[in-house]
Formats: sequence, C-alpha cells, structure tokens
Amino acid sequence: MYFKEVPFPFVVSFIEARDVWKYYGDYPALRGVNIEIKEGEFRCIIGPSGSGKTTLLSLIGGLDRVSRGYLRVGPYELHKLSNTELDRYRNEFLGFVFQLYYLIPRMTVLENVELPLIARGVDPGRRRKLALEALEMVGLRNKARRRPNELSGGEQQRVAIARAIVSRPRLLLADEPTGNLDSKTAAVIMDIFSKLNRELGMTIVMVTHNLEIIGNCHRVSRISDGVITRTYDVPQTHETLDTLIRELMTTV
Ligand SMILES: Nc1ncnc2c1ncn2[C@@H]1O[C@H](COP(=O)(O)OP(=O)(O)OP(=O)(O)O)[C@@H](O)[C@H]1O
Repeated sequence: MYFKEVPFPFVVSFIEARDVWKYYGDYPALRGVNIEIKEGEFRCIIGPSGSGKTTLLSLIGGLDRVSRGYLRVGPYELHKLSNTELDRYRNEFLGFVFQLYYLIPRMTVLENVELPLIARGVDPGRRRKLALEALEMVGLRNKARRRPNELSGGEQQRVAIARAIVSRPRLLLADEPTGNLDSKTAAVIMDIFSKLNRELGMTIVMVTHNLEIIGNCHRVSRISDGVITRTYDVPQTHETLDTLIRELMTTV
C-alpha cells in the first residue's frame, strides 16, 4: 500500500505576513516582511538595533497598522480591521511582555495580575482565582500580597508575565523580556516561557538581542534592514546550537 507523506507543517499558519511594509513618515522601517508562524510555536526574532524587530511585533500585536501588505493572526486579518476591532483583537487574543515591567506600584502583586480581568468585567471571586493560578504558573503565589517594589527585577518580570497570561491568551508577544536581567534570571524567565508554550500550547513570539536564550525557541528568524533574511530551526543538541549562535553572532 502507498502512503503519501504529509508535508510538514501541515496546518495553516497561525501568523502570516506577506510583503508587509511599515513607513514612519517617509522612512520604511519594514520593507516587505514575509513570515509564517505555526500555532503552538515558540519563535524568536533577532536582528541588529534598528532592524525593525519592535516594529514587526507592534504590527502583529495590533498596536500599530501596516502601511502595505497582508497580515493575519489566527482568524484576524489585521490590515482590514477597524480600530475598535483591533482593540478587541488585542484584548481577547493577546498577552504582552515588555523589557520594562509596567507594574502599578501602589497595587499588590495580586491586584496587578487581576487588572486585565477587571477590564473584561470578570467577577471578583473568579478574578482572584485566575490571578492566583497565573501567579502559581510563574512560581510567585507566595508573593501575592507584596508590592512590586518589594520584589527583585526577575520577580517583577514574572508578575508581568502572570498579568500577560491571566486571561489565557492564544498568543504571547514579548519584546526583549530579559533585557534588564542578568543571565541566571534570564534563564528562569525563559524556562517559564517554555513551560507556557509546552503546557498551555501558547504560541510565543519573542524579540531579543540575547542569543544565549534562543535555545528555548523552536525557530529563530533573523531580520535585517526591515526584511526577514532567514529562519532557522533551533537545533536540539548543545554543539549544533553553539554553531548556530556563533553564526548569528556575526549578524546581530
Ligand atoms: N515611532 C517611530 N517614528 C519614527 N521612526 C521610528 C519609530 N519607531 C521606530 N522607528 C525607526 O524604525 C526603525 C526600526 O525600529 P525598531 O524599533 O523596530 O527597531 P528594533 O530592531 O526593534 O531596534 P532595537 O533593537 O534598537 O530596539 C529604526 O530606524 C527606528 O528609528
């Protein structure tokens, strides 16, 4: 009997950008980006300063609009959405983690994590339960009553991650999430991302300068002068990973 081999990836891409351009005034920060990311994938985006990483993430996150081209995330064709529809997309579909934690100092850790649920009208009992679950996932349930300034930088970033995932978004976007952290704390943060990806099936797109942490991703795309120049599968063995990191170091 003859079995036709199913091509991989079989599923339709979760994120699809085709010839995406973004202008700031006359300046083209993105110059025809093409990228496909599968659901459940953990994708890193690397590239030199000013190459367009944050711009691309802002477009995928619906924080800004494409100037030209096709950009779809799940069922949402972002280039076609109105501002209200974009707001809804962000609220229902996404979690964001940034380099700075943006926690509210006068609120407790628990209240900070509950915030996105207040905006969604979730009742207080359920809010508390979900926020504690999110804190459990980042290993900070025991610090729920503290205030952000009583925590280390790594712990504050873990609170920011709990806040980003409290409504169980399908897509988590992270912009230099380890940018302010030492390498040991960065590794802890990356283990949390890997766990969210593995256990909750959350698709993650992470922009980073830090090549030490790309071993946690499935694939890494390199962007240069506003164009994705290459996408690599991240190797599973240390030796081949080191070879890839050395190759990428010459370009980032
Ligand atoms: N709001 C803006 N107005 C004008 N130009 C902008 C704006 N945002 C970004 N740019 C320009 O677009 C280009 C891409 O910026 P972007 O922030 O996407 O780069 P990046 O790869 O994330 O850089 P970095 O690693 O330094 O954060 C840069 O030349 C930047 O100066």
